Amino acid sequence: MTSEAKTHAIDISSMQRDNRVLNLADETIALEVKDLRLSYGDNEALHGIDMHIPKNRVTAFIGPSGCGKSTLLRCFNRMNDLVDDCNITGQIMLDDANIYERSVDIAELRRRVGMVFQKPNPFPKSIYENVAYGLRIQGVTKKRVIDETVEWALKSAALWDEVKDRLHESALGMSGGQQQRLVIARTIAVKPEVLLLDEPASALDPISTLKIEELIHELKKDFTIVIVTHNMQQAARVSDYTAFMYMGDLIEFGVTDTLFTNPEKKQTEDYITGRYG
Ligand SMILES: Nc1ncnc2c1ncn2[C@@H]1O[C@H](COP(=O)(O)OP(=O)(O)OP(=O)(O)O)[C@@H](O)[C@H]1O
Repeated sequence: MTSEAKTHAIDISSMQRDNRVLNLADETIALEVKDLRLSYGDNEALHGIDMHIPKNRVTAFIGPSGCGKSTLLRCFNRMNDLVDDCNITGQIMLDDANIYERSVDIAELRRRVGMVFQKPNPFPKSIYENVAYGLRIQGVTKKRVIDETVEWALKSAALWDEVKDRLHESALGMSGGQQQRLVIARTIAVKPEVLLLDEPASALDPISTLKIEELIHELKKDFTIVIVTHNMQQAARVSDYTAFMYMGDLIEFGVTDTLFTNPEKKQTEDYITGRYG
């Protein structure tokens, strides 16, 4: 890395980091991507991705607009199946089973691999019913079980104290930041293994963004998290591992601190030092 690049590289020294040395070889792997190719019609958007997503860590996808970050994220719970004329080959292994096998129950896959989008999308229901929704779909009827899970999920999403006295009010009366934490509570209420976050804070103010980032840090104790972000400072703050993508290829994957301070590839260095994107 050139000295000029070093000057412009993101300064992660002042950011709160866990004091530990990470190494992909020591990790338990939650998801393994094998030669994944995806085309929208004639346009190939992912050109054969191979990648390991470590369990109970935060992995960030970064890269310029249109490089395929969201497309790859949506492959992990087969959201791209909903897109017309989308063709996917390759494999994604979750617990040694390929999620693209025909026999896979998609509803169960989406319970195991939950997703939160850029814009908070609470249902037009009460706060309580938003979080209880997934449990009811699963056939849970015991009020005590639902009450306990709603409380657990809202506490885990750092929202309980703010809403415990108005659980039966409409979720639509909450602020944008609260709505996004509610959506996270709704997603984790069904106890997924993996949480996919597609730019979860980009529609939020700085304080709400900080709360979401702190929440991500807490949630990785229980969940494997994959986050797409345009914000490199955010990737550096919240993630343990970072994947840099460019034009449908995975250019570099590694420990976040290393990737941001000492990238292996010139393209990564150019991107993190602001030369393009
Ligand atoms: N539903 C779709 N139908 C057709 N093409 C699509 C669709 N979604 C994405 N694409 C194309 O696939 C490529 C990758 O897009 P994708 O949204 O995954 O990139 P991205 O890195 O997430 O971009 P951004 O940072 O702007 O959200 C782009 O060329 C995009 O135009």
